Amino acid sequence: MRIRVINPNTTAAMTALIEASAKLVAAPGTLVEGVNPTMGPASIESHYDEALAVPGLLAEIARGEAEGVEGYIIACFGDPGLDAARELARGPVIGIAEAAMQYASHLGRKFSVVTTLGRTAGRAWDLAERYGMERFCANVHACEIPVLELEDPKARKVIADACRDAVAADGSDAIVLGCAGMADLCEYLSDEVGVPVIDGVAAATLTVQSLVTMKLRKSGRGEFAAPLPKRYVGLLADFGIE
Ligand SMILES: O=C(O)C[C@H]1NC(=O)NC1=O
Repeated sequence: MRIRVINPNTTAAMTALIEASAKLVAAPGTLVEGVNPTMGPASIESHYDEALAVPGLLAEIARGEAEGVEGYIIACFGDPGLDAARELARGPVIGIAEAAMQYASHLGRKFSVVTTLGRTAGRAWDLAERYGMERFCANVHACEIPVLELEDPKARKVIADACRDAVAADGSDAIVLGCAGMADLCEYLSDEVGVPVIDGVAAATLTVQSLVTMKLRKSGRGEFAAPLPKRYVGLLADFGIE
């Protein structure tokens, strides 16, 4: 099968680490391709960034559809553009926050989210509510490291401390990593923190792989039917749906 992991920001180094995380759990017969848009923000840390990332994300979904891709992961913790992507794609589209929270809910009474900037915590709560995970989500904590500074070697200790503090404060049984850019730290953090640490990239990859294995596609009727044909003008002219 052929699945695509889309990093909705435009930082190729982050796309590479995301793809590596997805490939770690993919089955031998699963081709995993990591991609990012050629237009949009270098990182997504606000509603503004998220809004400007969605057109490029959707362009990658459209390209995947033309190339026969069977399922998609939206590798950004805000799950940006998830509903629009589900209208466009024939196969399943899974967000990393959605998958990570669901996986964490299987492992204990409650989990804590550790994300980047505090300003994104509200979005994480919105998603927990949308996915029916509020009763499992003990709290959302920020390590106050900007997304593009996660690659700093000093970041991993700050994040590990934030994870330990979250478990101690919340009494939580698991940690959900609140950024795709933390994917390569998951094993280290699991060892450091002593509770299960879930990387949403891996969780979403396995969810898409399972759905495609079961030959389950998104529903083609109702809310997630294909977008209605119409003309788009200006920068979005290429988005015209015939
Ligand atoms: O919301 C965040 O801070 C994390 C989110 N931003 C990003 O560029 N990739 C992400 O996973």
